[in-house]
Amino acid sequence: MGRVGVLLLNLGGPDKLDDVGPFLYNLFSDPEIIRLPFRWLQKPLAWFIASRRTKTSQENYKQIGGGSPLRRITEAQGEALKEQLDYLGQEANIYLGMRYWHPYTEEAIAQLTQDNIERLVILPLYPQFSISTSGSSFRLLERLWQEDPKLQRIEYTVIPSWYKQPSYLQSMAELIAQELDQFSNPNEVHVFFSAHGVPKSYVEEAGDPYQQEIEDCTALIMQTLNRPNSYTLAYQSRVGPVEWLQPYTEDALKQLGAQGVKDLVVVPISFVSEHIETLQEIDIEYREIAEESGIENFRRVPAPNTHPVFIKALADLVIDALKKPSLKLSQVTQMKKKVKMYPQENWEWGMTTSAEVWNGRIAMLGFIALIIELITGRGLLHMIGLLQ
Ligand SMILES: C=CC1=C(C)c2cc3[nH]c(cc4nc(cc5[nH]c(cc1n2)c(C)c5CCC(=O)O)C(CCC(=O)O)=C4C)c(C)c3C=C
Ligand SMILES: [Fe+2]
Ligand SMILES: [Fe+2]
Repeated sequence: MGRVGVLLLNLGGPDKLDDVGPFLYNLFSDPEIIRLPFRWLQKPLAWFIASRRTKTSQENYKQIGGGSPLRRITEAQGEALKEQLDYLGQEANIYLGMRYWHPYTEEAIAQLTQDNIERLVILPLYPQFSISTSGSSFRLLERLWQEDPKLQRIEYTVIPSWYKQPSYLQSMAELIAQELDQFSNPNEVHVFFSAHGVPKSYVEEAGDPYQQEIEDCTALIMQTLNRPNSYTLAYQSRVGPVEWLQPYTEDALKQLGAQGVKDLVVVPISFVSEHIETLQEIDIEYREIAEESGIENFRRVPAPNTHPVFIKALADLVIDALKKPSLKLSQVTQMKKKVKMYPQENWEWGMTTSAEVWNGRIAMLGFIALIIELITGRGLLHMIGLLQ
């Protein structure tokens, strides 16, 4: 076997407050995050949304120490994975490829080409597949592969999602059990899975398997936990005016409070490292909502981070992938149906008359909205709740 590399994919996060604006711009420039019917509006809209969101977002990052811990934790996961692979007799170089911040996926690809990697396992650090996360990184990689003949010589394989991996389920069950056992009546505690949300249209129109994978994953973790606790699944972190997967975490917390639930353990389920949505959103915002709703004892299960059983899961995934027939990017990036995802409506693709008409209408509306916002400081995006 030639030189082996493992490319770990993640979203990336701002290392310091000054990075927040450019990080948000990168994120909103991605058509997998905000999908518009015409490309030319993507960058101006990304700039506009990012510049209006930066302040609020910076306030949130301030509450967790002024930046995201995602890079540091992902690097630690990479080091632990390398050690575990060595222990299992598989030498490998580990590369981190972030989608919207340093170290960018492009930097990782440049490095692994320079290191003459001959076999590569592409492993997203998202247990469940979504077109907005792993899907977006796969699309970027597909483009890089098409552009660079050197990459085409690398024998690679992709792991699209891996939430069924037994050691991953075991690590989640152990982390939940540890938290439950802090309560005086562990079996009476309500287990609350909070998954990252995505717009409903991703699932219903674009065929994103995310919701199904989250539901299966939750059920499998509960089976592995093998305790009698009741549980709920809800979706957090909604951004923008369109409907996202429901129930929303805040609504479900209020409902449980109203039903008299006093003891609650929150399990972040779409993330394998601590970051703003666990440390700020769950630990601060959702805790406050839960306590106001009458939930007295609120605890949160840590993300797997470098939990040894979780690192074993990653190593086993790599070793299995090297043994199996390879899976190519083109086999995992296809959506079932091409739809415009933002805002939700049916869309006909191509240079059709309806496209021409809507391009004109929306461009006109966009300019009017921009001018109103520039003059008054408040505009359409505030009214519809996209900006605060
Ligand atoms: C606007 C749409 C967004 C979708 C869809 C979305 C999906 C999604 N995101 C993650 C994981 C992460 N998101 C992170 C940051 C982040 N995500 C969005 C928006 C969408 N995410 C924004 C605006 C931000 C920036 C933070 C903020 O201003 O709220 C991060 C990085 C966090 C960090 O510590 O820096 C992660 C990780 C998943 C898993 C997901 C869908 C399944
Ligand atoms: Fe968020
Ligand atoms: Fe996100």
